[in-house]
Amino acid sequence: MQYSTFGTDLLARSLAGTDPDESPLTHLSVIPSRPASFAEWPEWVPTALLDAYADNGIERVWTHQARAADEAFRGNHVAICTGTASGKSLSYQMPILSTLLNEKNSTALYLAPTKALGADQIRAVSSIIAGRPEFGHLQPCAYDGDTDPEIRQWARVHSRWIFTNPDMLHIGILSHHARWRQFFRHLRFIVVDECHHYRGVFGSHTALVMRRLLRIARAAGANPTVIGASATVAQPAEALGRLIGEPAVAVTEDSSPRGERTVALWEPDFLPAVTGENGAPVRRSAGAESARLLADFVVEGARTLCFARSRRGVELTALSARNLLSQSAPELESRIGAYRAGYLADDRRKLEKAISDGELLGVATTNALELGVDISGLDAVIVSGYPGTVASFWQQAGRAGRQRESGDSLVVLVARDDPLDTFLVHHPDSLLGKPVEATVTDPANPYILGPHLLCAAAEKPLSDTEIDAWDARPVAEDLATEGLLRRRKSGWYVAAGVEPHAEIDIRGGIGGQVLIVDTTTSQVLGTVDTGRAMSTVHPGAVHIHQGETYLVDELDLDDGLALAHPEDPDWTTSARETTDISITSVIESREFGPLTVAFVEVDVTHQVVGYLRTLRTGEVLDAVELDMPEQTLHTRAVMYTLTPEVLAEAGIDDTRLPGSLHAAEHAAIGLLPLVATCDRWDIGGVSTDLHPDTGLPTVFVYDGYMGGAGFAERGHSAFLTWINATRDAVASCGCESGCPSCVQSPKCGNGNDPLDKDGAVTVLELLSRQYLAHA
Ligand SMILES: Nc1ncnc2c1ncn2[C@@H]1O[C@H](COP(=O)(O)OP(=O)(O)OP(=O)(O)O)[C@@H](O)[C@H]1O
Repeated sequence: MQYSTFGTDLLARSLAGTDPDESPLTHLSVIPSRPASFAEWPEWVPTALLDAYADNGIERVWTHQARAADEAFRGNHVAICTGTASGKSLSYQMPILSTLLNEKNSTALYLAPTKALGADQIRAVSSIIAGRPEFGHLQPCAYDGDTDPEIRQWARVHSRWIFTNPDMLHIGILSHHARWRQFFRHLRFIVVDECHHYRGVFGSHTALVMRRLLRIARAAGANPTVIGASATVAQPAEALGRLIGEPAVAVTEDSSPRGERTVALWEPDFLPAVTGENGAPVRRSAGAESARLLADFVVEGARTLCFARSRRGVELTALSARNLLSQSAPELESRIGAYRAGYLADDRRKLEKAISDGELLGVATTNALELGVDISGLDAVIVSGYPGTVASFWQQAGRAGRQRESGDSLVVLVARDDPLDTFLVHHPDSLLGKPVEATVTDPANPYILGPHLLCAAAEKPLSDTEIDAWDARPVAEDLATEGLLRRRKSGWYVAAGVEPHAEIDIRGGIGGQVLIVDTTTSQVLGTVDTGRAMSTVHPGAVHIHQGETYLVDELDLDDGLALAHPEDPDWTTSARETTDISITSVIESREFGPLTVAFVEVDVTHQVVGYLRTLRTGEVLDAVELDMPEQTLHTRAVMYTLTPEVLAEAGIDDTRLPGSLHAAEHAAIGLLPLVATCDRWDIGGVSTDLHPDTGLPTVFVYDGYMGGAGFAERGHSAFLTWINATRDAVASCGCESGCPSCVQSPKCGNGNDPLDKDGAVTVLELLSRQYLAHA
């Protein structure tokens, strides 16, 4: 370690006694501190608001806050893209609170992708206006899935500032907009917080919900201004513009003060004398290592959040940290907590408060706390396993160092035993020197646009001008042909009996929830969505809730129940799944000599076939078989086949085939957004050296979205552009044998194995050559 920082001092305890040659630290860097730059408060901010801020410790405004607030106040849609904890909330509160104070009927709508963030922002606004009668009429109120029906009714009438999410806006507000007429009529501002989160299918849905919102507000006589906020969005003005369908400006220069941030990359060591599946050596798990760091930091008095990738990881990390503290510092054991979605709303609020108050010193959490929640006073963040995107990593890192006195912080990324994590901790530039990913949405996608057109027509008949402004004429005509939409002289109406809102799941999930119940007390422990139930609460699964361990006895999908009893075995469980793909119909197929490229309908079937029981040391105890029902996604895929002969001629023999096709498939998924404006998380892939439906080596790239989403179709129509770009990306990547920038995938179900980078280049070149030769 070169010199001492807050972060290195904090790490010292965990590194004590480690031989420097065997140090788990693979990289350490320090992002220096920086002073604030201040501006004058805009002249339109009323004194009452200035006083309220002063009482909350905010005497002066940072330059970017004044600029962003001024843009919004003047009615320009604005994207504020400055670092985490740079006071983006104040930038949007200023114009909203000023306007709502002076124009008593005006209203504002705040949208967050998570309920936790919405709750946090209400708390922030409420504390600013608390005890100030001038703001008494505002009554900021949450309106989401956790809100009681009576409060909902009250909020519609009395609240001037509603905090909700795009899901509720779609299903609970726009669908009943007549009840909200007063609110919409006076709507002045819409905040879209953490707008980088709206990407892929969810982003496209939200983009259409935003268009519907603006349309309904304007029909009611309002002309609201949209304020977008995010610390990690690429091209913010364009991204917000795409999301709302109207031009926006951006404020990106960050003038907030910054503490010194130490970033450490950490690779757990191998465990002596322990073997895993197939006798492979086992590294100390990221969870166990993170729990150790969490306990160490808490002993040092550092308030720490530890992000784990799964709900289970969260529970285990908290449990292990408590176990460690029970020996070394028992008085601190109760200061460790766990936080994740799936807890009941009340429990979540209590936990958020306990973290804010410092009652809890160390908290393991899923990414539910990643977005925006302003918990000041956190000193350290442990990121247990790469969260999948650079944007997520920085969001998680940004939870620490929000205290204004020094703001120094430590961020540790603990690698999982996974090639992608391993690569990143050894190639820090791929993580720390890389810009955040662009958010990709495609609201013109007919599969998404169609259902929203129906909703829009149900909300208020659509005019021809509106249909054209949304570029939706062909989709509208298709819907009319199907009898879902009716064209009359006065506009486009939804057909009688069609109720489109409930048909849309804007997060694209499989839908439905399973309740997890403790059969000994009949207490509901939490929920899990149906799509994930089979892999997490299957019979025999160890389920952990708030550090208490349960064993699942029965999973009843029909009734949406998982029945469990308290038990504390020595092992954890992890499901094993298989994925199959079968072609149900060929929509279009083209032959190019030994190459066939097709657009097909497929059934992708996932099945949980068993689970591993793994001791806490990482040692695999046994594999238990399960007979679980299959889950099938009916979707569409672009696929290609090559003959074994042409592959062999190009040097890809049977032994290299699986790794070459697998690597080519991963890279192609990574590059599909180039031609299909989707997101790699919206698509899936399967590669096989012999597929039963084709009898040939085959690669599929499918829409991970029931009914398809149009992405694969675009891959099919722009096949050559897509494949050439993929080939260039892989061939020009400076790594030796494959990395996350080329053939590794952050969401590979087979642990990125096998992968043959050179083989992938050969396959991709072959595709391009054959395509051109026979076109
Ligand atoms: N001008 C200011 N002077 C002093 N403190 C401020 C100022 N503006 C904001 N703060 C404080 O800075 C902290 C972070 O602000 P805020 O939560 O708005 O950041 P953010 O940019 O929204 O962060 P994130 O990206 O994580 O959501 C808050 O506690 C807030 O009270």
